[in-house]
Amino acid sequence: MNIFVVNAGSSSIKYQLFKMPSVQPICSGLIERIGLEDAVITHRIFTTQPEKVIRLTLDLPDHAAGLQEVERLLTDPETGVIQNPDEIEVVGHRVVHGGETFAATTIITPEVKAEIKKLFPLAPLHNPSNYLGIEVAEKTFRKARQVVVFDTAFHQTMPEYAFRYALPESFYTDLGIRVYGFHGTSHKYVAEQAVEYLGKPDAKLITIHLGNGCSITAVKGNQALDTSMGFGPLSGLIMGTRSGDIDPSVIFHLVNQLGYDPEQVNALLNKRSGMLGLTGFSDMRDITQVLQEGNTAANLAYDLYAYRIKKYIGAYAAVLNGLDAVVFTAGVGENDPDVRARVCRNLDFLGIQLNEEKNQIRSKELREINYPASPVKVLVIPTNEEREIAKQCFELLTETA
Ligand SMILES: Nc1ncnc2c1ncn2[C@@H]1O[C@H](COP(=O)(O)OP(=O)(O)O)[C@@H](O)[C@H]1O
Ligand SMILES: CC(=O)OP(=O)(O)O
Ligand SMILES: [Mg+2]
Repeated sequence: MNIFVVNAGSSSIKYQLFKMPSVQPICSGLIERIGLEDAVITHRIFTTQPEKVIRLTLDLPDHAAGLQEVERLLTDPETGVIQNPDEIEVVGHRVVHGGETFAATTIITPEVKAEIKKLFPLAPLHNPSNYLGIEVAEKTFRKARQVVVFDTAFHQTMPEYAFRYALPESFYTDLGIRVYGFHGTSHKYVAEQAVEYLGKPDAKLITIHLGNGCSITAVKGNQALDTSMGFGPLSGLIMGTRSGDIDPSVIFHLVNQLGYDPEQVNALLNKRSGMLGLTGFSDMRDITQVLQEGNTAANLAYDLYAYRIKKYIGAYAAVLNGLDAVVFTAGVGENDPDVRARVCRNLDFLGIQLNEEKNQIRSKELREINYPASPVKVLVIPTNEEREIAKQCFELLTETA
């Protein structure tokens, strides 16, 4: 079975083709800067020795154009890995918000699409692009079954005292206002890897996903106990363009005293805040560069970013009543030693002893970066949301076959 996984973001699409049941990756790719004249596709083929990388810069006005180009790359007589798009039997989609309707991997039907659409206001940066990815894939891979894996699903095991807000009860029962949590596919994937690495099925873990969006989750074995994102993917950690936690009184002040309308507040907190608001850059690589040039705003932003993570580590160590490992993952977590060092500094009372030499080693593999005597392990585990999505799609389809 060929499963093609699509992770459609607002200006990017990540994709990967897997052969099942071995979950062997055939090819993968990333399309960036969709909507601009200099969009970039990086397409990797794993079936050749050595791997082949194709990098193209081209005008891609929208997601449809992007996926059309991917279809061409997949079927190209020279570089293609399939003969025609009908060989894709399943397309697995990442959708960020599944609300309370979806706690599990789901086959896409018109009703499911309508529900995903209803959730647009709760994940305005994500669900609309995810939805577009589904619509385009339905047209591109006509024979395939379309399946969705929700970011919220893994967090559905949280206890009620963790997922409820202290609002009148009807706000939960009638309106569904509660903590949902996000990046669940990634937290689940790295937690499973950590449990296996530690050889401890009920390991107490704090998984820290630091990408463009950032979130942190307390996990015991394979069960999520609490997570930093809430009703939407805006609360908790400081992110590329999102503020993370702020006092809601700031919003009243913006609206009542400064004349902001709701859309302006939304745009401020989702798109103009976080590291972008603090430094002028949302991409951590740019911030690292100006930091090295002595930029003091970047230094302060790094401190805020790490301090917020540290506070959650303290909180989640209490939630778990102990700690076996903290796990760093996603673009920043896997690649930025400075962030990891600032987070782990002065956490020795919790048993976290980072080995700075090991922390500096760059690698694409799971690695342990603590001193051997450290009571708590510090792990860097590359996430692979696409692989986890393929696995879940396969499980669903073989169960229901
Ligand atoms: N070598 C690196 N050093 C520091 N940050 C990096 C590095 N590589 C990627 N990143 C950061 O990772 C972030 C993107 O992470 P990613 O997990 O790909 O996010 P998303 O899936 O949300 O797009 C960006 O802020 C980027 O700067
Ligand atoms: C939910 C979320 O924030 O996703 P991303 O990190 O891909 O923006
Ligand atoms: Mg991501």
